[in-house]
Amino acid sequence: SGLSKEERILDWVKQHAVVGDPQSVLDTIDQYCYQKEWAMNVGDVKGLIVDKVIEEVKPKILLELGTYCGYSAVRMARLLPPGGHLFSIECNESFAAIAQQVIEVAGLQDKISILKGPSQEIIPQLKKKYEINTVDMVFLDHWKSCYVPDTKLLEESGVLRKGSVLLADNVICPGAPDFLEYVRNSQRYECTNYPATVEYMHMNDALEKAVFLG
Ligand SMILES: Oc1cc(-c2ccc(F)cc2)cc2nccnc12
Ligand SMILES: [Mg+2]
Repeated sequence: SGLSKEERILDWVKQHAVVGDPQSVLDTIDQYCYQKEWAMNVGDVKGLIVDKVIEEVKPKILLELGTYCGYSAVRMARLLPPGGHLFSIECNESFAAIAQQVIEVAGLQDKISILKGPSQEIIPQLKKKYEINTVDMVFLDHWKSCYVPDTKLLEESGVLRKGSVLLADNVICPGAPDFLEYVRNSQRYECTNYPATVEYMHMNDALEKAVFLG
């Protein structure tokens, strides 16, 4: 009964963010999650690392696995060049509905498409149904057990090109040891680790960047 945590976050954004101002949406969610309730947004600390990778890679076509409330979608899409687009896959219907509204408050609805469904089903459809040729960058931030199967699926479906960048959240906490082993031991990836902390907490975490070599 009552509102979900994600609905409470959306209400806070509607009451406190400046419409059309992505940074104010990010700051408002971070403020809520520091002061009121923890939530699994990538957050401000790891978010700065995501910002740096985006500014380095300058992706035109971005794929995100795990939309949640749309925080990282807003974070990344606010830095896209004109004509750039973010496709974000979310299997939880209520999260997708919240995220769509958060994205609209930020004014980024023209730059972001939320694809509702399991990533294992959506990824094979990216080329034909969503007319995607290859993606420049993928942000992995969904269930940690899906990182490896989805990476393999991205390879097999021809969605990655030489230089496509995978950026994975939570490789330390909750942890994705099989993903680290997969990309670090593969000749097909060039990996970089970015130590950080879990959003809104003092626990250790890290992002892993894995550049596909083709
Ligand atoms: O960024 C994250 C953090 C956590 C998480 C949960 C509980 C803890 F204690 C610590 C960290 C879970 C996540 N699930 C999916 C996508 N991202 C996540
Ligand atoms: Mg995460």
